[in-house]
Amino acid sequence: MIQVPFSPSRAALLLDFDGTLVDIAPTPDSVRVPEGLIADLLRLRDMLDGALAIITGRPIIQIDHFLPGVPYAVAGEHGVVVRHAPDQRIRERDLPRVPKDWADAVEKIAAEHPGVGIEHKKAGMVLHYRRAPEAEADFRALISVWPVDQHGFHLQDAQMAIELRPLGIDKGKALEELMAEAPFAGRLPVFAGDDVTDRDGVRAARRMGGAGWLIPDDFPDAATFRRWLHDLSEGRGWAA
Ligand SMILES: O=P(O)(O)OC[C@H]1O[C@H](O[C@H]2O[C@H](CO)[C@@H](O)[C@H](O)[C@H]2O)[C@H](O)[C@@H](O)[C@@H]1O
Repeated sequence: MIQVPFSPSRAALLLDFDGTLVDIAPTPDSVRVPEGLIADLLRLRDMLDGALAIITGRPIIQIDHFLPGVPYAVAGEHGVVVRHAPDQRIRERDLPRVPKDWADAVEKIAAEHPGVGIEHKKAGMVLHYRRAPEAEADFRALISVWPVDQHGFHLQDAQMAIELRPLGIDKGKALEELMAEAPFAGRLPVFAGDDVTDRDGVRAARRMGGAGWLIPDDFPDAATFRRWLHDLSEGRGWAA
């Protein structure tokens, strides 16, 4: 069993959402919050004197929907938006917007492939083809001619999706930003996730002297990770 190499009094927990706290589902709306997860997270938040955050690719409003009142802080859209405390305004960066002709062109492809989902974010968008895999080739042909970096973006392969993300924003920077403020400051970050974007979070946590783990490298799957989280919430798996 993986052990957190320090005690809860020194730790801050920063967790990814999709593929980590919830299993991957056919659409972003259809994920199911497993029974007992909210209680485990609330116990952990108490144990860590509040130092529990979610760092996700999703907009913050979706985390509020699935985990209402649970994390103390949330970094959404990979760090484009950050809410440092439950009652605080969301801090938004001034970032480029997706050109309208790009957004229109992906909607046109979506209209031709039932099941495709287009998720528009503050700075970027996700082209979901999980329910229409044949649309992937059309999306790739379209985006291959976009001068994305000139517009301040880059393209990232996600899970059965392609994401247009702003340059210079990642989960590692989001983690550092959260760790700079109470109740996280002065603690050691523990980060876990499952996707390529989570590697930045893992690296940042380790760089700061904390711990970072990935599914499936360190935990075989999300269910195993959540069982470990449950044990942590009951005081098992921490170094003294
Ligand atoms: O950083 P995360 O919390 O892991 O969020 C990453 C992206 O997750 C969502 O998309 C992925 O999960 C969906 C639900 O399981 C799935 O249907 C989709 O195929 C996946 O790509 C979310 O919709 C994105 O906005 C997040 O960036």
